[in-house]
Formats: sequence, C-alpha cells, structure tokens
Amino acid sequence: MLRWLTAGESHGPELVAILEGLPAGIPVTLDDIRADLARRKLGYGRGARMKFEQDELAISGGVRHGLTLGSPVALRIGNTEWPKWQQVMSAEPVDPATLGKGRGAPLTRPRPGHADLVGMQKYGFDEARPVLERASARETAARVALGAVARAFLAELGIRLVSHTVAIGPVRVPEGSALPMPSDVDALDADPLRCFDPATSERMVAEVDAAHKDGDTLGGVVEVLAYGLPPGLGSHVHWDRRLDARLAAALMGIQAIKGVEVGDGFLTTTRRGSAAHDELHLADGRIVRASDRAGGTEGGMSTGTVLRVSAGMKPIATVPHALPTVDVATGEPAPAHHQRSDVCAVPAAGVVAEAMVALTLADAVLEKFGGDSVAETRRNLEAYLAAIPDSLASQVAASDAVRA
Ligand SMILES: Cc1cc2nc3c(=O)[nH]c(=O)nc-3n(C[C@H](O)[C@H](O)[C@H](O)COP(=O)(O)O)c2cc1C
Ligand SMILES: C=C(O[C@@H]1CC(C(=O)O)=C[C@@H](OP(=O)(O)O)[C@H]1O)C(=O)O
Repeated sequence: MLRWLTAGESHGPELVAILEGLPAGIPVTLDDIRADLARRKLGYGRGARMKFEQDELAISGGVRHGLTLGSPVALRIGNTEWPKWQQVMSAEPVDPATLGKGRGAPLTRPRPGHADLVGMQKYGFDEARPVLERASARETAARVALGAVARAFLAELGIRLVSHTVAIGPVRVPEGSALPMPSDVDALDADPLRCFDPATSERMVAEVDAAHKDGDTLGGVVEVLAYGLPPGLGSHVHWDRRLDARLAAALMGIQAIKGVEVGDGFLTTTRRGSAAHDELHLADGRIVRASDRAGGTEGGMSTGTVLRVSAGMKPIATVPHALPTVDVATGEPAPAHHQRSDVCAVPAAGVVAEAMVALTLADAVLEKFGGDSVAETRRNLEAYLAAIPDSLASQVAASDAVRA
C-alpha cells in the first residue's frame, strides 16, 4: 500500500510531503523532481507569483545515492516568498495590532467559488486568511513532487504518462484529434497551453487574452494518458477497489476540479450500446479491441490498453472584476477581495492531474505486484503477464511499443 501526505500553507515557510510504501531501487534525483515542479509552473494565463516564486526542493529522507531505500521518501519545498510573510504566517503568537493594513489585514470579503466562507463557518475563523492558505493550489507543488517519484517507479515497469489540455473555456480540440505519446511531452510543455493541436492552441491563447482584458478568468479540461499498463490493475469485486473510482477520487481531489470522465465518459451515454463499446476481435491469434472508447478500464480494472481520463476545472474563483459578496465584518454588500490571481491555470492542473494519476497507478501496481525492490516488482509483473494463457492474451499495441 502506498500512502502519501502533504502539509504546509501557501505563504508559509515550506511545503512538506511524505510518500510511504515504495520499493527500493527507484532512480530519483533532485533534478528529475525539479523538472516536474518547473512543468507545473507552465501555462499561458498564470499570475505573477509563478514568475518570482522559486520551488526550493530538498530530499530529507528515503533516497541515497540517487536510489530509493524502501523507507518513506520525505520532500521539502521552500516557499521563497516566505521572508515577506514571516509575520503574517508566523507559527508563534503575534500581536494582532502589529499586523497592519497590508498583507496582514483581515480578509472579511469571502470570494464566491473559493473555500473562504464555508471554511470560516466550519473552522470558526472571522476572516479568510487561515482558510485560503491551505485551500490554495500552492499545495499542488508537493503533490507534483511526490508524483515525480511515483512516475519514476512506473517508468521502471515501462509505464509512462502524458497529459495535455483539451479545452480552455469554450475552445476545445476537435473530436477525433490525435492523442499525444509520452515522447511528445517536450513539445507539449513548449506549447503555451500544453495543447497538442497547434491551431486550437492559438485559439486558446486568444481566449485567455480576451478573459484577461475583461478582468475575468477561465477553466477548462485536461486529459491524462498512461501507456504500458498491464491488464488487471484495480478490481471489479468491491467499489473501493475499482481503478476508475480511485482515479476519479484522486482527480476530484485537485483544487477546482469539478468533473472527471473515463474514456469517452458522458459522450458514451449519448450512444447506443452497439456504438458505445470496444468490440473484441482476433488478430494473429490474439484478442484486440477494435476501438478505445472505454479509455482503458472495464469492470474497474485496467484493460491493458491506453488509460485515458480527463478532469474538468472550473474558472479561477478570484475574478479580477471582483464578484459581489458580503463583508462579514460590516454585514454590508461588498466586492470580493482580490489582490492577484491566475487568469487560467488549466495547463498547470494537467501536470497536477498527471501526478495524481501516477500516484494512484503506483498504488494499484504495488497492490497487485508488491515487491520490496523494483526488481522484485518487475519479476512479479513479468510472471503475471507470462501466466496469462494464450486463449486470453490480448494485443496491446501502444503499450507494447512503450514497454519495448
Ligand atoms: C494549479 C492551480 C492554480 C490555481 N490558481 C488559483 C488562483 O490563482 N486564484 C484562485 O482563486 N484560485 C486558483 N485555483 C483554484 C482554487 O484553488 C480553487 O478554486 C479553490 O481551492 C476552491 O476550489 P474547490 O471549490 O474545488 O474546492 C487554482 C487551482 C489550481 C489547480
Ligand atoms: C502559488 C501557487 O498558486 C496559487 C494558487 C492560488 C489558489 O487560490 O489556489 C492562488 C494564487 O496565489 P496568490 O493568491 O498568493 O497569488 C496562486 O498563485 C502555485 O501554484 O504555486
């Protein structure tokens, strides 16, 4: 079983993260994790903070000489903005009179769509600062760092992930567009919106520009693909063992994600059964699926074809053209508080989604194949695949290509 936890506030000294349950022998370097942290900052429409804040990464445990030890992997990501926030976010008691009118001023005009108001009601705060500090997606840096370690483990087994943006607001890649492969990651990261279709990307840039000009914000949809999965991760036998359910929970656990689809998702509900499923045929004596509408799971288990899940993100809640709210200090109507924000963070959400899928898949792999060293996990995986009788063996073209 793989367990992970993150802690730390958006403007606190650092984020910390622990990943427990990985086998020994996974190659992990600071540079690999830093590369993923840098990818999370990408994307046209992100706010000023992405430019000046650095992710100061340190590995505090679980890795020696570039390889995991089998012990918990502990990571720290320093917030370089901390010096400006030392007093506002001090762990030690502070005289409220010294907090002043700037950063430390109480935030009493909760933003519709953010965690502000309900967090104040639930935790008994009279302003939003103590809520938004943890509700903020700054925390996703910690998940991406853990996800980089999980991805390194999956890569050792020939499993590779890629994510891309499929919609920004109403602008969507055309139906039936080509899917990116793991080898396309650099090209995707070089695109302003991490979109695989250059013409759509141009229209997405224009959409972000238009929202920015109007003092508005945007959401969108990201898709994560996993190549090289064996059949049989997850299980049909109980709801909480289903791989699709676990992936949906992991993706819905990302700030601002409001919907998840597996494969063709809701589009499938509009089709008749005869046009909704992936027919099984024989090719060279092996079973092949004629299409991939299901997105790589059937019965809550990976089928061995490409896994395809997508997540829909709502528009950023801190709308520059501030939304109406109520000032809870005066009881009067007022505009919601706004200092700065992203116009659109969908490309970053794609990188976070990739991390959450990687962690979920790593957990499912360990559940099925176990192993205290990567070599042992690999042996168990290979023995399982070899034991599938010829009469049941399926051909998994894309996956085989990656694994080879
Ligand atoms: C990568 C990323 C960046 C985000 N940036 C902002 C932001 O700058 N301003 C903002 O108000 N919300 C931002 N959000 C969304 C908020 O974190 C989210 O709306 C808030 O936590 C409430 O979401 P919920 O209703 O899904 O819990 C971001 C989300 C993600 C995933
Ligand atoms: C800091 C990050 O994202 C932040 C997520 C976020 C929110 O409300 O979720 C609000 C913004 O922070 P601030 O209000 O300080 O400008 C984003 O910059 C990050 O992703 O590293």
